[in-house]
Amino acid sequence: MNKIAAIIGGGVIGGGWAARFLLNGWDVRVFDPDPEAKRKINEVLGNARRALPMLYDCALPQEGSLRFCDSIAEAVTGADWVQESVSERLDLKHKVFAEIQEADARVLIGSSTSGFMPSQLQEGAARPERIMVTHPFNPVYLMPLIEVVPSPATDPHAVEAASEILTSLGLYPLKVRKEIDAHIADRFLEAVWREALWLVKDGIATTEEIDNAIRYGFGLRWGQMGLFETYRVAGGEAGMRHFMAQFGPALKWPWTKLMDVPEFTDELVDMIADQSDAQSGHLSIRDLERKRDGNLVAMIRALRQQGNAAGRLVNEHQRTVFEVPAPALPLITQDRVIPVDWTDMNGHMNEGRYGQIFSDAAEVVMAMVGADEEYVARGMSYFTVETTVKYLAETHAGERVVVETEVTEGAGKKLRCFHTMKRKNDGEVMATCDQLMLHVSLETRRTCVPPEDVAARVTRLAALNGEA
Ligand SMILES: NC(=O)C1=CN([C@@H]2O[C@H](COP(=O)(O)OP(=O)(O)OC[C@H]3O[C@@H](n4cnc5c(N)ncnc54)[C@H](O)[C@@H]3O)[C@@H](O)[C@H]2O)C=CC1
Ligand SMILES: C[N+](C)(C)CC(=O)CC(=O)[O-]
Repeated sequence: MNKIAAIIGGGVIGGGWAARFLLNGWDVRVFDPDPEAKRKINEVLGNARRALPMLYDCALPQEGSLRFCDSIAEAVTGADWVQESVSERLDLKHKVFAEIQEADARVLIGSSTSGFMPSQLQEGAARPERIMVTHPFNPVYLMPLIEVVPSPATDPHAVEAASEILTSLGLYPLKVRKEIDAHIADRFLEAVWREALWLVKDGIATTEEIDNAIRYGFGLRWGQMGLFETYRVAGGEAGMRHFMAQFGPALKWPWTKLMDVPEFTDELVDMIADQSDAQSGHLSIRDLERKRDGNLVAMIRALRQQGNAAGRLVNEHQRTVFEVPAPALPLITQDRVIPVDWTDMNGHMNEGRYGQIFSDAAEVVMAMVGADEEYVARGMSYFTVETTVKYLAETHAGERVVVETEVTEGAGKKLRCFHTMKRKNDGEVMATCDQLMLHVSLETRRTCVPPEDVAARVTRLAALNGEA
């Protein structure tokens, strides 16, 4: 039976949460009195269905069911997790917590609040120990960080359970040691936002110039190394101490407006809104979301290749999601969505990526016969010596494809596979690949026969075709 998440408040953030849970196999119940909530959530879900699976090289769990409820009680009763994502008003949040706990006193509640502390949220609650902050980042279906903020009244077991749930969804729960207004990340964001407002107000830079300073500069560094590691490197061979000796005194120079906030006068609001329109007004919010999602997918996939930051997290999550298939026909060795960074100037998947998919399919066959990463570390492997690929239909980003593999020859040093790549939704054959691999010693870099157990599994896979 699927686990159940109740999402209370189905706006920008509630919609993102709903998508994150659904695409990880949870059933989701939503309560939001806004008559537009269903349409909005379905739009967010459309974006998420396209983007999130692109991060992975295997299929995510089967999508859960989505139900819109008529009351908070209907949504939360019997749920495994409640994510409160109503508008940022403390009185409203209190009212919602009271209704949730009246309906189901034992359910765990995470709040998406950007700024309130958990002890503020818990004021007047029947079961304060079940409430904590679980602050996400937009879009929740792609951004991994969740700030988990307990108050002293929150049950530590509840925090542990929350961290387990969030990790199972491919998220990165960062436990905040001590509650504080706006948690960790929004403190930064507010400081940057404040300085940006001054720069626009004082006519130093336009909204576009500020965005360029971020996206061509420090934004790229922060996504992979953060702040302190970046500055350590900037200190040269002497590292962080030298960096602080050199730039510490600069903190006293008037580089920053510090805590002063420019007043949001009509004039400033108009100036920013007009500049933002000039910068991005030719694109709809949905266009901008797709552009953002495509860039995030490509960046996180690049970090996957390096095994760093958000990419390392996806690698770890994928290990918990992927299952080596059983030795039976049809042998599905790939089931995945084509990511945006695999397409070329012709607007379809580049031919090199077919090689990637068939190579990944072969690695699954290798894992099935026991020639996995550990085996390679022990000094043996299979090398591909010949492939013949036929490109039969165009493949596009966002399409889900499966590869069915037949082991057509499996004797001695030889392992020959015939892969057929099909579009998942209609079964159209998009490409085939005839691939010959030979068993090798990684010490001598020459071919050799595999050990008996591996050879027996290869023979068994090859025999499947005769049994079909
Ligand atoms: N938008 C953002 O960038 C982020 C927002 N947050 C936090 O997430 C929460 C929600 O923010 P958004 O989704 O941006 O706001 P939003 O305005 O898009 O959505 C809020 C939703 O709550 C619904 N709502 C109002 N009263 C309700 C009730 N009694 N029961 C159920 N639903 C109710 C509204 O109809 C609306 O759909 C806030 O606490 C905010 O601080 C957190 C991270 C980022
Ligand atoms: C602007 N904001 C305070 C609502 C931002 C957040 O809370 C996190 C985010 O997604 O940037």
